[in-house]
Amino acid sequence: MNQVKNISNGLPFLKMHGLGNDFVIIDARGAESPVSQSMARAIGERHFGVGYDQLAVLTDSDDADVDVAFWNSDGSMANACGNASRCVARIIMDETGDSEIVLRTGNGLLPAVDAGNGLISVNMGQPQLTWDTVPLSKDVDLNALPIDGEPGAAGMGNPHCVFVVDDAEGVNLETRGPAIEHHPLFPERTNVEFIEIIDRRTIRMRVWERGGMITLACGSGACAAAVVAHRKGLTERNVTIHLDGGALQIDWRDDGVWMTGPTALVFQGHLSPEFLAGI
Ligand SMILES: N[C@H](CCC[C@H](N)C(=O)O)C(=O)O
Repeated sequence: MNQVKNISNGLPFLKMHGLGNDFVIIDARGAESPVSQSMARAIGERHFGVGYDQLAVLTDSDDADVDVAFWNSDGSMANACGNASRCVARIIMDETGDSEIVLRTGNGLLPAVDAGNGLISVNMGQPQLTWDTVPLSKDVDLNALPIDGEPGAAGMGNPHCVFVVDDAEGVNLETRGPAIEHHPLFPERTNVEFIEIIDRRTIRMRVWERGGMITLACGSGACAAAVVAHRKGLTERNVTIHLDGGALQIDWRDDGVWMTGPTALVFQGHLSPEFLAGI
């Protein structure tokens, strides 16, 4: 699928999702990434482009099976995207026949394992748990931020603000999400998760993602939610998280936060030369 040396003939892509968190995946291995901020935005347009929650761009890596860069549809970049990491791992495993591979991301090297039954496990790394690494703009208690509702914070290569609520279904994501995404306590903005504790091994979660959108699932957000819930003494380290798009298994082990879930290939597409010329 690697035809990005000369995009005058257009550009192939894969459309995939993990629990409805949907992705355009461009394979730029063997070349430089052709993606600019304006191109990411144009492809992300649901009406004038393809539309995605995140764009993942694959390039060659000298210390992993593949290097992956993540773009949000607003043109911002993210160092982590759990659901897309699972989808990329599936692509590489299908190519190589390997059941264990390594992704190079902005959050470092992420081991991935074929967990069987169509599931992929990715070690999303250890959480960032100091104010300056989440990052926050000042030194505060990460288990109870000075924000109404005393949310917790954790980084998973990207920032997360996690609220514990009595009723996740009742949260107005459209209003509460952006208010927290742009809160001054988060100098790089933040993803915003609302979690309802079902029991010590089960969480219901809904999410407003940095980059300005409600998504049906957020892999790094589920990892951060599991970390925050455990640090608040509410859950075990291994939990099932039920998102709008389905369930992820999150296990915070000694070597990192492992996330397990499904992937799906929806279609292969081709960005037309006309579309690319118009960016
Ligand atoms: N919007 C996120 C990136 C994607 C996270 C989510 N889709 C995931 O599966 O982890 C951010 O700007 O940090």
